Amino acid sequence: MPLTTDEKVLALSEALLKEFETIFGLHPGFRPVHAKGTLLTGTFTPSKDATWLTRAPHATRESTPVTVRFSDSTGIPLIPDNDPNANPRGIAIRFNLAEHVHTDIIAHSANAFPASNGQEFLEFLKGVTQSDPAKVQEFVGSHPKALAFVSVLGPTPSSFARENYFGLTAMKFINKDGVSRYGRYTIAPEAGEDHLDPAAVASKGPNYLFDELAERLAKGPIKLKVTVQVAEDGDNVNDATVHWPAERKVVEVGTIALTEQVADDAPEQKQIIFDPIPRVDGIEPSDDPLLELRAAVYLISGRRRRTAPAQ
Ligand code: HEM
Repeated sequence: MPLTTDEKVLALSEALLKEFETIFGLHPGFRPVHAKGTLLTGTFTPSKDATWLTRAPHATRESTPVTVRFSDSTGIPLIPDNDPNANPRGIAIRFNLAEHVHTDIIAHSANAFPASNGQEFLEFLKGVTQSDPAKVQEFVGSHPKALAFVSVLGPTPSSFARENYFGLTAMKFINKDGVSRYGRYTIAPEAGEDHLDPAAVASKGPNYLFDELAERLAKGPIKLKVTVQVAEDGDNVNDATVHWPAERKVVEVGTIALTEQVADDAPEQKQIIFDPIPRVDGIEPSDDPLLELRAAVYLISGRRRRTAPAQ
């Protein structure tokens, strides 16, 4: 994945990484956000409707191996899973198409994001991490996107496998006839969503979500449905903060079945760098400014992580 040469994007990327460091501290070898995670492997099987949307290889092949990383929020590597700041949870999915050929989906459990572009996100981070709680309230109250985001952060899942995850940024899907449509991913557990009440959250251990994955896998695969909500003409496809009408068509793209935990979890997590831009024939980025910026931030951050001394 190439690093942009756009000076503005690079400068903003550095400023965002600096801000994460200010908020969460420096933890070399870990991600500056979504630091606590784990990797699983399995397969993706496309649904019959997948090729209506895209000619991408994983939509036409019988099945494709996947690597999935579940994560807690924040840049704190040991954050307790039942800390409210561990929401939203993250999922990153890699479709392994051939050796060194892959395409990813990155999503989190809030169907919202507090900013339409990197500069706004930087302002959000500064706004919500001020030491004076009154000033934080004032910031959130006067920034509707920030308010929309913080108000959906509440629910804590009983399992990484009982949570919905939202891709938010639209992609342009192109099928074999050259027809293109914009869409947004949702990853939904086949077992259904299940959130805990505050008393149940408080009674949980600090690693309950990670421990639960092993117990669940021992009983059978974790199944997640990949769907895409399809935009219609006039829908804003370049702003992750704008929701499309709920009645928009939703296409089932396929099912992920996770079967194994990765043996060398810590070194593999350090190595893998997920990419918000699909870079595969049949799925292109929209013009959402978050995409190019995030691709740069994740790559700069991932390269630093890889070269950090072993912990
Ligand atoms: C300007 C906007 C954003 C910035 C600056 C940002 C920043 C970051 C950074 C620095 C990382 C760590 C990357 C690495 O070291 O490998 C990361 C990971 C992640 N981000 Fe974002 N992010 C943004 C938007 C989003 C959005 C919109 C979503 C949800 C759709 C999201 C979900 C995630 C997830 C799930 C991970 C963990 C990926 C993994 O497991 O490797 N981020 N983000």
